Formats: sequence, C-alpha cells, structure tokens
Amino acid sequence: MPAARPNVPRPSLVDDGAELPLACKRQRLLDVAKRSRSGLFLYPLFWLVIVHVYAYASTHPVFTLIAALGLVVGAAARYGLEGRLARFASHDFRLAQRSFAWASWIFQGYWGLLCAYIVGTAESEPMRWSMLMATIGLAAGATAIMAIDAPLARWYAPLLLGPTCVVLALQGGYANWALATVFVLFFFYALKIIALVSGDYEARQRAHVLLERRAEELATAHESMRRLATYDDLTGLMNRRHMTLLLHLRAEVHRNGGDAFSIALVDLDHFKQINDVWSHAVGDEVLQGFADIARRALHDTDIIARWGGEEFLILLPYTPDRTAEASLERLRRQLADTPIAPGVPGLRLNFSAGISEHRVDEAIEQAIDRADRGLYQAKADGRGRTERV
Ligand SMILES: Nc1nc2c(ncn2[C@@H]2O[C@H](COP(=O)(O)OP(=O)(O)OP(=O)(O)O)[C@@H](O)[C@H]2O)c(=O)[nH]1
Repeated sequence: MPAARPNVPRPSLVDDGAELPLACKRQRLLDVAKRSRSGLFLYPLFWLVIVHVYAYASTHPVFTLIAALGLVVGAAARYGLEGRLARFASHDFRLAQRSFAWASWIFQGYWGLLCAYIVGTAESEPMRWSMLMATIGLAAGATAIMAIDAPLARWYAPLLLGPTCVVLALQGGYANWALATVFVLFFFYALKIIALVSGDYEARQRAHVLLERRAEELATAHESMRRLATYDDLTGLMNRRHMTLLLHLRAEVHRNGGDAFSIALVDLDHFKQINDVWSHAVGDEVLQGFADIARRALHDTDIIARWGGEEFLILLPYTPDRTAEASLERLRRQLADTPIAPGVPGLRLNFSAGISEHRVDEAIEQAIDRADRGLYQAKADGRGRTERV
C-alpha cells in the first residue's frame, strides 16, 4: 500500500490577513481617482444631448439650465479635487479619502435624482427611455471602472439607479415593476463584480508588497554574505581571503609602475598563555582589543587583516626607508600603554613581526614568505621585535 502523503498546507504567497500598508491604500485612492477623471464630463454631455434631442430645453429652460450647471460644476469640482488628491492624501489620507468618496457619491446621487425626476415627470416617453438607458450605462460603466475600491464603488449603482427604482415602484404597473426588479438584480450583480475586481486588485497589491519585502531580505542577505566573504567575524578586520586578493592587486599595480609597498606579518607573543590562564573568552577579547588599537595606531592608508588565529598581516603602502618599522613601533608602544582586555586590567600585549618589501619582479607569495621568515627570526631572537628580510 503506498504511504499516505502528509497533508502539508500550501504556503500562501500573499498574507491575506495582514492589513495593507498605508502606501497601498493611498495608491488605490489615486488609481481610482485617475480612472474616474476620464468619465466626469460624460454626465453633463449626456444631459445636454438628451435635452437637445428631445427639445426639452425649449419647454423647461430654467430646469434644464440649473441641471446642466449642477452637472458641470460638480464635474469641474471633482476634476479639481482629483488633480490635487496626491498632495492632499499625503497630508491627511483619511480626510482625502472621505472627501473623494463624498464628492463622488453626491455627484452620482445628483444624476440619480435627475433621472428619477425625468422618469417620473417627462411627458415624452422617448426622453424617459433615453434617460434610463444613459443612467444604466453610467451605472454599469462607473461600477466597472471604480470596482477596485469596493467601499466606494458599491454605492454607485444604488445612487444612480435607486431613486428611479423608487419612482418606478411608486408608478406601479407591470412594466415599471419588472424594470425596478431588474434594477435591484443589477445592484446584486454589481456587488459581485466589485467583489471580484477589488479582490484581484488587492491580491496584486499584496503580491507587490511581498515582492518588495523579499527584495529587501535578499539585499540584506547579499550584504551579510558580502561581509562574511570580506571580513573576519571576531575582529571585524579584513579576512585572509580578501587580503590575498588585495595583495595580488597591489603587486600587479607595482609591476605596472605603481608605488612599492611593504608587508608586515605580526604574531601576538605568548597568546596561548592568555587562553590557558584567563580563558578563551578573554583570548577573544584580546584579539578584538588588538584589532581596535591597530586600527587607531596605523596610518589610514595601511590595511590590516586577520591572517590566522593570532596572526595579522599589514599592507603598508608608500613605505620607503624604514617607515614600515616606524608604524609597527608606534603600534607596539600603544599596546604597551593600553589595557587590552576590560576584564583583566593589568594585561599587556606584545608581538613579533617580520617585514618585507615587495620587489617588482617577484610573486606576492615570495614577499609574504620573506615576511614570514622575518617573523620566525623575531620569535627566535626572543620575541617583542621586528625583523626585515
Ligand atoms: N581565544 C582565541 N584563541 C585563538 C583563536 N585562534 C587561535 N587561538 C589560539 O592561539 C593560540 C596560539 O598559540 P601558539 O601558536 O602556541 O602561539 P603563542 O602562544 O602565541 O606562542 P608564540 O607565538 O610562540 O609566542 C592557540 O592556543 C590557539 O588556540 C581565537 O580566535 N580565539
């Protein structure tokens, strides 16, 4: 019998439960405002065309004018508000969102009442139907366009068609009742569309947020990998791998006419005793303390790396004559004057060192080898000294 597969839940790509960041909400508001702008002047345009076609203006000039003025002013006000919405939303998002919603709803409601008035009073049947068709078209179009913002869009169809629906119901009769029922069904259909479209839009926003978060994590991981590949964990100094690359580079520059440079291999004296007498933790503190003091004592242009356990390599550029030795002596003096481990105030440190200057025709390994021989010599001669080879 095949083994039962464990029921492992599929990890969700998008965290549906978490609240969307404010930036996403702001983006949705701006998107919805941008979408709505294109259709604003359709309302006064539809009105003017309908009243013109049915010569309504000649029989009801004042009403036609007031209605047209209301639509033009409303559309212009919304156009202005939506143009400034980005700045407004960055100051006070909640207020911007509410102002935008109320401006939209009042505008839709205005048209809805106008349509209901015409349907309820228009003597001419064809005009009544044209107004109804225009309103259904506006309700369907506006709902589809604004559906990415569910709380806003779900009021569009009721505001545009609701007043007419009431008028039709009050007028009674089979045809009016049937039409009012279709409108009510349309409200539910609109809610379904809004739920689908706004759900898709939100999922896209969540995926975008997730992607940005992953990109940040990747950048952080990349940075820490770069640090690990370049620096020593304990002392924060450059590690051997990176210093080797640097030495090869310097040697290449030197071969091509660049400045000469020296290498110093430094090894702490009797370091094992520190571990044995005070513990490995104190040994670690001493290594860190040495790194700090060396950073301060050496020139800015000198580069120090941890070469091995308690061994360090210093690259000293531009070191004619005995300036490399002078740098190491300055470091030795500072070590003698500075408590190296906070836990052991009396502890002082010394080191032995070997120095070599890179020769233009030699491989870098040869220069390192000579510095190593110098170090060996310094240890053999009693430690606490520097030997040049
Ligand atoms: N605490 C600590 N000890 C380390 C670390 N790396 C190497 N060591 C220790 O450094 C010690 C080096 O000992 P040795 O090579 O005998 O050198 P030494 O005692 O300094 O003697 P000389 O070099 O001859 O003066 C060893 O005990 C290692 O365990 C480290 O990262 N932390």
